[in-house]
Amino acid sequence: MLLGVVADDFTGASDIANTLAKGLAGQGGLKTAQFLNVPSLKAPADIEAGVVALKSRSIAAADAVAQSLAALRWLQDQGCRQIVFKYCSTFDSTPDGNIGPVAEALAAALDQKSVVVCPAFPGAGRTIYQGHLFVHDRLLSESGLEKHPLNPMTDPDIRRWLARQAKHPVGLVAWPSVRQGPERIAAELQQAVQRGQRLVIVDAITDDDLVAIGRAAATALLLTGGSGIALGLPGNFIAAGLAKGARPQVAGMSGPEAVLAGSCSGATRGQIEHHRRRHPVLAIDVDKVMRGASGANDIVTFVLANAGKAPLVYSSGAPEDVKALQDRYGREKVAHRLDRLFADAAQGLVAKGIRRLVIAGGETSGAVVSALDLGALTVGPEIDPGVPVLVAEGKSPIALALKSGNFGASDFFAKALARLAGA
Ligand SMILES: Nc1ncnc2c1ncn2[C@@H]1O[C@H](COP(=O)(O)OP(=O)(O)OP(=O)(O)O)[C@@H](O)[C@H]1O
Ligand SMILES: O=C(O)[C@@H](O)C(=O)CO
Repeated sequence: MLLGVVADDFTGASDIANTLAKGLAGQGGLKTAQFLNVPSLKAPADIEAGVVALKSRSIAAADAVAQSLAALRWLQDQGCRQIVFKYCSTFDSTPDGNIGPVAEALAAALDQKSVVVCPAFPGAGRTIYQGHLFVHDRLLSESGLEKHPLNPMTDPDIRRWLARQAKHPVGLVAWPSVRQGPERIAAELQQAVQRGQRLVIVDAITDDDLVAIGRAAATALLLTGGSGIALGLPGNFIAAGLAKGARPQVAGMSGPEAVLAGSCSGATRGQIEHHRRRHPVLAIDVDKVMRGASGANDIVTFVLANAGKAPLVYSSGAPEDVKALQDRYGREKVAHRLDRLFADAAQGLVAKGIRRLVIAGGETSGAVVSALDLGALTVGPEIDPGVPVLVAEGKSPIALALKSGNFGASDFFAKALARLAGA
């Protein structure tokens, strides 16, 4: 394996796996697999990039550091020459969150003195200018993300936000330098070392900026960012003759299907409304679930009764409903209970023969996929930006799409089910 990624959630992992597998147009990418938590076995020999998906985004910094270092050790054991720490393109974390501690711990383990921090993903509307993160034409803190159920992002100044999490001073390579190209970026990263700045925000507003950053950091042992930071990396390995420039290919999977949505993002709620017009949907009554009056069996029964019609089950609610439930039962308790619900439902569904599963939301995907114990997932073609087809081989093969909350077009769910079937 050439390149290893430590990803802080499961949808984010498949997002960057997609970028690596796809590569740049006309160039090809790396043969990529996604692993669920730190594997106990060796990776298949033909894999060029491996993404270890952790569920560490919302956990305490010390736990996230320990899990990320374990993932690093496994990736190093597989021969990786370069490591990427993947977090959310909207920098989802709290002021005492773990992006800073994990990035600094990985930097220390790899003896890296200045490390790129670049959550930009222009293809999904996330850009960074003068250290400030935008979602399309809005500052992060006015984009809806300020109401996220677990990590409300109330400050768009990533330098300031990260400084609250990090031990060392945080630097900035601003866009006027980035646009001058890889040499200038590399020179400024070097200057940051003199200033003792370990983590350095690097502005990016276009894919070309990201490719330039990738070139500047071609020999860096560690980069950090959203999936965009990986855009230029396959090309470095292909240009060096180390990788062939593979194209993502997997066979589709026929069989019964289900969509499970736990994300409360505006995009996911819009996709649910779109799906509702043509397909059966079940809204989970979260209050009933919290009181123990509804459970996974209700979901399994609904899906099986609607097999073949693209049934969708969702807990997703509007911010005011989410807040009311969190005030009543506690944020952690609701999240934990819903994770358990989706995990139990997924186990029940797969036991009953479901073979195509689309899941919306990183925490939700983490809960489901961990419960299914799937091993390595082969990364196939892209469904919508940031969401690839994933296939788990094994006794009961299954095809998956793990959709980040904010990703996908309005018709995503039906389209994803069709793509999982090979359409
Ligand atoms: N009706 C609800 N009330 C309160 N919390 C909810 C409700 N529905 C879902 N949640 C919680 O909201 C969180 C959604 O997080 P999740 O990571 O799945 O989605 P997301 O943050 O939109 O996606 P991503 O991480 O991919 O951007 C979960 O912890 C889930 O348990
Ligand atoms: O970077 C993103 O926006 C996504 O891959 C993600 O991590 C959302 O959970």
